[in-house]
Order: sequence, then C-alpha cells, then structure tokens
Amino acid sequence: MNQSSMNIRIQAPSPSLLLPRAKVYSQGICPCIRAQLETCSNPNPNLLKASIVSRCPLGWSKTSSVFAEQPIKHSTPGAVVATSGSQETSTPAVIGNEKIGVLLLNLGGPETLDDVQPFLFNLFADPDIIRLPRLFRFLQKPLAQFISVARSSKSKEGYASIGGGSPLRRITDAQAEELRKALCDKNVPAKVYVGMRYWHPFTEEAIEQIKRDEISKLVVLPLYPQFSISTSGSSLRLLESIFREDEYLVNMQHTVIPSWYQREGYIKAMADLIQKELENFDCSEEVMIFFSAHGVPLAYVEEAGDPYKAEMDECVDLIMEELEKRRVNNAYTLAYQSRVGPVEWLKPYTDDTIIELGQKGVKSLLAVPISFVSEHIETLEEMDVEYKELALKSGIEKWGRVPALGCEPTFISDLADAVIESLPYVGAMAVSNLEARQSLVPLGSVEELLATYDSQRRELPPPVVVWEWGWTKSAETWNGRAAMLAVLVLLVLEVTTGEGFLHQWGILPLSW
Ligand SMILES: C=CC1=C(C)c2cc3[nH]c(cc4nc(cc5[nH]c(cc1n2)c(C)c5CCC(=O)O)C(CCC(=O)O)=C4C)c(C)c3C=C
Ligand SMILES: [Fe+2]
Repeated sequence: MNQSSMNIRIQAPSPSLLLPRAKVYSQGICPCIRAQLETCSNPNPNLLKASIVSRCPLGWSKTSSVFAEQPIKHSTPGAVVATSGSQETSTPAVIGNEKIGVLLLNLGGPETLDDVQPFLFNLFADPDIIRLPRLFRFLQKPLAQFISVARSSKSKEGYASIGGGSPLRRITDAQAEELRKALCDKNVPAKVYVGMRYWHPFTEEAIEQIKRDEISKLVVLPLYPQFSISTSGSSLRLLESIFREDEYLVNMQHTVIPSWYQREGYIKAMADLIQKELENFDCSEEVMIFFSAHGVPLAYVEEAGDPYKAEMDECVDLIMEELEKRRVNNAYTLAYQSRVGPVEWLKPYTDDTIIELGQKGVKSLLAVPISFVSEHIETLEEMDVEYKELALKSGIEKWGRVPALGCEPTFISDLADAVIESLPYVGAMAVSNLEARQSLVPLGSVEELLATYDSQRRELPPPVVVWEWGWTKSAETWNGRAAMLAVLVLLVLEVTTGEGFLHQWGILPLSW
C-alpha cells in the first residue's frame, strides 16, 4: 500500500486524532487539479487534494498557496501575549485566546548504562515492535524482560563506546528549543514539548505538562521524517490511547503531522549537508553517495503495509533530484542497517552493500543517515566505527559521513513552517456538534491512518531470535503455538530464576 492509495481513502471522520495529510501542506495544489477540486463535491476536499497532488502527472510541487484559501483564524500577528521557555517552568505561548503547543515525538534513549536494560524492556514491550498473537499477549512483558536482559550486555557495550549513554534527549531538547525560537520569529509563539516513546521524558510526562499548561491547540510532530508503524505509528497509537481516556485531551484541539520527508526545506537541508561533506573528498564527483536507513523487518512492509520503504525511496529520489539541480550528479545507493535478530529485514543490508561496493571497485563512499534527524548510537557507533572499518577492509579507501540534521537552521525553520501550515487543521476528538466537525479539515485519525497501512493488525514475525523457533506463518496452528508457549514459559522461568536446563546445557544464548 503506498502513500497515494492511503490518501484516496475518503472516510467518514472517526472520533480520533486529526491528521492532515503531509502532502497537502507540503506540496500545495497544482494547476492541473485545481479545476477538479473546484467541481469536487467531496465533503472533505483536502483528502482528495492530497491524493491528486501526490500523483500529479506534471510533478508539480510546493507553492505557498495551499492555505491562502484557508486563513489561520487564530494567528493574528501582533496578538502575542506570551512566549514560551523551557518545558517545566515557562508560561505557555498565547495567541488571542489560544495557547499553542507542539509535541515532538521521539524514541528516547538510555542516558546511563544502568538505563539500558529498562530502556530495552520498554522497547520490546511495545506491541508495535513485537506483536504477539492475541492469545499470547499476556506474555509480552515476560518476553520483553527476557529479551532485554539477554540483549543488554551487547547494547551496553555500544552505549559505553559513545560516552555511556544516548545523546538523544540532549539533542531533542535542543531541537525543541530551536523550534520554539523559530516559531516565535515567525510570529507564532508556542510551547514545545518532548515526548519519548521508550525513555524520559516519556510521552505521558509531556502530556501531563501540556495539561498543566492548559494548552488549547496542539500540533503533534513525530521527529521521524518517514512514517513507520514501528516508530511514528507506535507513538501515535500510544498518544491516541492516552487521549481517548482523558476528558481534557479528548476536547483539546489538535492535529498530527504523520510524516514530512518530502518537505522542500528538509530536502534542501539534507542536500546542503551532503554537498558540504562532498567537498572533503579530492575527486568529489567520484564519490558514491550511500544512504543508510534504519531497517524494519520485511513483514512490516510486505504484510502490514508499512509505507516506510516507499517513503524512504521517494525521499532519496527527492534529495538526489535536488542535488542534480545543483549539478551534483554522483552515483548513489540506499541500504538498510541495524537489524536485530535473524528474521528478514528490508534489503539490501548496509553491511552486505558496503562489501559489494568494495568488490565493484568503489573507492570513496559518503554515508548519509537518512531515517533519523539526530546523532544516536547507530550513527556514532554502527556507522562511524563498524561500517567505516568494514568499508576500509572491503577496499574502500576514503570514507565520509554526513552528520545528522540536529539543529541545522534550514531544517528547524522548515519544521516551524510545517507546524504553522498545520494549524488550520486542528480539531478536537470529541466534537459533538456536526457542523463544527465538518469545519475541521481534513478529518482523519490515527486509527484511520494505521488501519490503512496495517489494516488487520495481524501478528508480525517478530524481529527477535525466539520466534525463529516456531512462530512463522506455517506454524500458526494450535500445536505450534502450544509448543511455543511451553518454550516461552521455560525461557521466562530461566530468566527470572537464573536456573534451568537451558543454562545447564549451554543452550541459552549469551547475547542477542
Ligand atoms: C526510523 C528509525 C527507526 C526504526 C524504523 C526503528 C525500528 C526498530 N528498532 C528496533 C530495535 C532497536 N532500536 C534501537 C535503537 C534505536 N532505534 C532507532 C530508530 C529506529 N528504530 C534509534 C534512533 C535508536 C537509537 C536510540 C539511541 O539510544 O540513541 C535499539 C537499542 C539499541 C541496540 O540495542 O541496538 C533496539 C534494540 C526494532 C526491533 C525495530 C523495528 C521493528
Ligand atoms: Fe530501532
């Protein structure tokens, strides 16, 4: 299922989070569809706009006109009453009667080595990372405990080598502050919050602060350029469950930006970084530009319909088009890194590709981390140490790496524009008045979005070792499941008691 097919689904609004489609506000409206829209009787023209724009045969892209027809009612320059400061202390930003908030969603990372195992537990306890068959959902936490304990020594080594913890919180906080300043400069004072999925500050903590600050309009912005069920999808699902159960939140005006990899500012910022890094090579035109994205298990894409790969391919094409406009015509390739466990992940794998490129005689490689906008363990350790070493062993003579975007000003300014452009789309989950509901455009929901990609929410082949022993498609029988259950119970007992026949026989893996 690709992005276009997602957009053409026009459904009755469900009482849920409101999702403007990223393409609507990033690409504007092309002349060839304007006529169609004018005659369109669809009650929710923005969804139609989005679908047509994404397939526009003219390849027409961004103009600033798309929202000119729908002025931001609450954004009155000069009506600024207060600006925001840090998450804990400041007065929320107010425009007119509205207090605007932006919630940045991210993964989170362990800040110390002691945090590594509980962080991994949170990650593996997420049903969007390991989705168990309904019958075995009760095993999610014991299994997460088992895997996190088994994997933590390997992970700790990685975090130790990058200074004893993840830099993610520090960088995300800095991005939040820069975004706040950029919004303020654009006359949209807002308070910016950080909500992490697996470590502090948890999404729940950010939401509590948002309530304390009495934010009245919230823009939810996952810090992942491309959408994946396992990243933005997981955070949005969590957020939706929090919203559904909370009287204040259910009535709060909000909107979500599900992905933004195609925004002009982001693409230009990536192209700037690549161009700058190419200058460090003697023969820059001979350098292979090597995009390396975090992988996901293949089943996410092939069975659950995760748009991640399609969005990644499109993102790389857009960056290369931008570079070509600047007369940078280097060869390029895309591969996927950081797989966990033995199931098949998106291919080609980064390590295999590096070896192949070396065999083909490529001498200079510029690695570009593409799925994430901060430095993290997988750029600082996996790319800068492991892949560099592999490349040099494989015959590549010169290795370079593009830094992650971090607080790069063009990028932050574009995020601020994305927030501002989404403001006309805010609406509440629980709008009882039908007329009011229809004025909220476009109406969508996390459920709708996820359902489009991940319609039956089937179990996914989990990315960890345990599953290889039996929870494969062919083993979806009662017998297979019963056998797995027995194995799992034994494993859980082994981990919790530290004793058992697997330890005695040396069968229990030492690391994951
Ligand atoms: C777009 C980015 C990411 C996708 C997609 C993603 C999927 C995914 N990840 C795991 C397992 C692990 N991820 C870990 C760390 C980690 N993952 C991402 C991003 C994506 N993950 C980031 C930025 C980080 C690093 C955070 C930091 O601390 O700096 C880890 C822990 C590290 C390790 O032990 O290797 C695991 C485990 C799965 C299974 C998955 C898809 C199903
Ligand atoms: Fe990951």
